[in-house]
Amino acid sequence: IIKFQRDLTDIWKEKFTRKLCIISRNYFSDSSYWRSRHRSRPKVMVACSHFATERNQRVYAFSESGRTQNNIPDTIFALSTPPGRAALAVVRISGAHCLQLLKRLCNSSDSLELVPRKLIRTRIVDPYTGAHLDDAMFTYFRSPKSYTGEDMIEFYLHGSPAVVASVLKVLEDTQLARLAQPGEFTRRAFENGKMDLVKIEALADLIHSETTLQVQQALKNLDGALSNQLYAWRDQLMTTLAHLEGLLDYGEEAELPDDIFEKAFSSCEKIKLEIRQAVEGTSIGEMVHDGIKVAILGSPNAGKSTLLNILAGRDVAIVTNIPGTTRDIVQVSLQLNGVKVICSDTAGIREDKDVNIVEREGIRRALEKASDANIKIIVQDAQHCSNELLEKYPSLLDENVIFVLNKWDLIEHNASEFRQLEQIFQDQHSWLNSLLKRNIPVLKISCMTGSGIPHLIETLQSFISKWFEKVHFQDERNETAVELLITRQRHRNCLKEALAAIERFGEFQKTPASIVLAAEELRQAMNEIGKITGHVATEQLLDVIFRDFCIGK
Ligand SMILES: Nc1nc2c(ncn2[C@@H]2O[C@H](COP(=O)(O)OP(=O)(O)OP(=O)(O)O)[C@@H](O)[C@H]2O)c(=O)[nH]1
Ligand SMILES: [Mg+2]
Repeated sequence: IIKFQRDLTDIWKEKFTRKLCIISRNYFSDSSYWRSRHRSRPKVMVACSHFATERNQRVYAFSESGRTQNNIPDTIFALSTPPGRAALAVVRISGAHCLQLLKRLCNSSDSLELVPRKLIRTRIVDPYTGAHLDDAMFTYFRSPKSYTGEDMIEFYLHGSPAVVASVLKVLEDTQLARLAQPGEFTRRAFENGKMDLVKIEALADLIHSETTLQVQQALKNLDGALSNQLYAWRDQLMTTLAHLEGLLDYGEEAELPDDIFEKAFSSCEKIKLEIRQAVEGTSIGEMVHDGIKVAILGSPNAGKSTLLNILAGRDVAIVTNIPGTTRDIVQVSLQLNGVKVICSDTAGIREDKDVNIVEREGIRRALEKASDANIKIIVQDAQHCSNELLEKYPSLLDENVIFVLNKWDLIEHNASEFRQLEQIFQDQHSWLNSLLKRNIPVLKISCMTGSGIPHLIETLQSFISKWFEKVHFQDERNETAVELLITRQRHRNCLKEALAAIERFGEFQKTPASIVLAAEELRQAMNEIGKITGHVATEQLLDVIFRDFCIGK
């Protein structure tokens, strides 16, 4: 039993080696430290459980009353399947009162055959009226071998809204448990050291995944692919740090072995290269997660919004024959070749004295979208096709452009325009031909008749494949490149900070006097990596991450 200490984590690290640790919450209950900041569990315990799980030790936390300071039940319950009629509905309960609740709901004075992790059949009754609520199954998960790390029960009810409502009401009436907040089960799993933040984010990604690639990515991270790499980096940094700090015992004047700094610097060099490779390449992992960005750009009235509506298969953007109709960016999410694609329609780009302040802002946003896009579809009205736009904004053109001549139906019926355009195509020195020479596809389509649209979609798919040809979540050695596993800007930012700290470490002079400062940089790098996994986590960050979870997860 460990008494409350602000620095418990250090004591834990250094002195505590036993296999089993029991922390009585009573020891913490007088401390204003956790009472002011946490409704249900002491921060120190959280820290302990992290260290404990890292060392395969168990942490048990209990309070005699099973309630928090404010007398709110610490046991939570929720419907974990979507509301509505279904074959089954799963209700989860987690916390100290699980077994008491089970006894009441199953009306079992005689002992239930409670083998953990076994499916058991039972009658569920209202303990107050004796009314029969459902014939159901349940599984008991004994702490700590459960999702949350606490005692848990999962009831598999018949999926009738009436059955579910009555069971939830009875659970609430017992006053032994309360309805869970969104993501609260997972938050308990995190606080009890069952999952780190990377895995929790992967779980959220899996639940929200829309494409097969996203599923593969989420499963990899849920399996610990990114976490393991981060732990490996942190452990290597920790070892180097330990060696350097050991040197401090020699004193500043002492003669040190010659190679001691070389060893520390060269091991950091390796980590530095690995992290740099992971963060400085294309953000392909984030692209799988967030979707590849396709921007539809061009002059006003060219048919950009019409094209977006065709790709989306529904009327998302307003289409009129008035130039300058679209002002805001209109976005739709599509799935092409198993990849999530975010397609954006933008305001027509033009320089005109009639352009008012609203349209000008729309044009600014369109150009911003263009610079941010992975693929650009530049649409022109084939009747008024010219290179004015590309001359004015040469940065629009690069190897990720598909050039589209729309309204081909009108050209086909106009012999002189048709001849004129064909001439431009054939002229070796024309601007259209220069696009072809740069391997930029120039496609003739008609959004009105649909001609050329399948070819445009094929071309778009081949452009997407170009971005994703590197994406293999499994190589021959069953490994996945780290850049594929970085799913969020948050990961990237922390890794960049860690990299900067390791680089600063490398710049220190190799003298004993600078060890203290140099070591501080390594500690900073470890801290940044710890922020990704949640070993160094702020309440705000946790609130943001768990906000996206549904109730019952
Ligand atoms: N004949 C013909 N008309 C088309 C075609 N595509 C679009 N249009 C028409 O062209 C007009 C402009 O279409 P929009 O899709 O609003 O054009 P836009 O590029 O989004 O225009 P802004 O939002 O003003 O920049 C509408 O009247 C469409 O019906 C086509 O392939 N053939
Ligand atoms: Mg438009």
